[in-house]
Amino acid sequence: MADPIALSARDLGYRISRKPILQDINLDIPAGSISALLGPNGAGKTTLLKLLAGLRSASAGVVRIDGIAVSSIPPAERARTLAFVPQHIPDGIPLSVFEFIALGRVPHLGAFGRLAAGDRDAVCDALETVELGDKAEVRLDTLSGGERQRAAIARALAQSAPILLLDEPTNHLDLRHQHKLQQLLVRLAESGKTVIEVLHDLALAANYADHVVLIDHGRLVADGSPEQVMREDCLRAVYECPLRLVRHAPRGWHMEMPQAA
Ligand SMILES: Nc1ncnc2c1ncn2[C@@H]1O[C@H](COP(=O)(O)OP(=O)(O)OP(=O)(O)O)[C@@H](O)[C@H]1O
Repeated sequence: MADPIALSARDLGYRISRKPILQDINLDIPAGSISALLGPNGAGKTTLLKLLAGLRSASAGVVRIDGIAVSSIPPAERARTLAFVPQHIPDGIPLSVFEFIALGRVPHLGAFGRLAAGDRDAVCDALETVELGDKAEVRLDTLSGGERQRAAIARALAQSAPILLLDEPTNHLDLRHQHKLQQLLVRLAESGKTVIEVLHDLALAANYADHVVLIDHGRLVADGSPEQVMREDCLRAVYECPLRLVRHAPRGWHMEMPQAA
């Protein structure tokens, strides 16, 4: 039986002014798995992630969740369905780390907008998961780049949405936290959540993703399992560099970049 589909894009296109940013994207994101969006700078990964999340309106085509156009889902319901982790959290947010992560609970709050015990528990669990329990009361602004990125991930976890979209979630993280995050995403996918993440680290994608989506110049080059998509010839053409992808075991890939002669 085919894998159930969480999200589908059909004939998706996006233009800014008259410039095409994404064209003719047809894609099924399998449910309960990790999909990695890959491609060089400017390929259109963030744009595609935002379209899948319903944060941007397509110029052409449609994104559907369970057959329903994501653009037609009311914002609160959409926020209970999809949690989005942006690439950057801006400076100047006048909140403590706890208050910031508690924003993830907003779509679940009742008429008076107060956190119930269950909401507080969800925030505390998310804080502990990203190892920021000791920073709960400090201002978000005072966190380091990697800590702030973990706070943004915690906010999305607190949102308890079945679909989690993350834009370069490891770009500020140290090596241990990069792998810890990927292991967390694997556990979330095993528990039934659908994870879609933009990654630049091809080895992380090969080691942890179930499904890889390769984008170049606003078009879908290939999608499928890492074994199907992450072939050296294809990656070299897209990334325009003589990379080598070395595989030691079923889940033991690393990248090598030969020095220029
Ligand atoms: N507001 C904008 N105005 C004009 N062009 C834009 C705008 N936002 C994005 N673009 C262009 O759209 C293209 C795709 O951008 P996008 O951020 O989706 O790429 P990306 O693959 O995520 O890149 P990166 O890996 O560098 O983050 C780029 O060429 C970018 O310059």
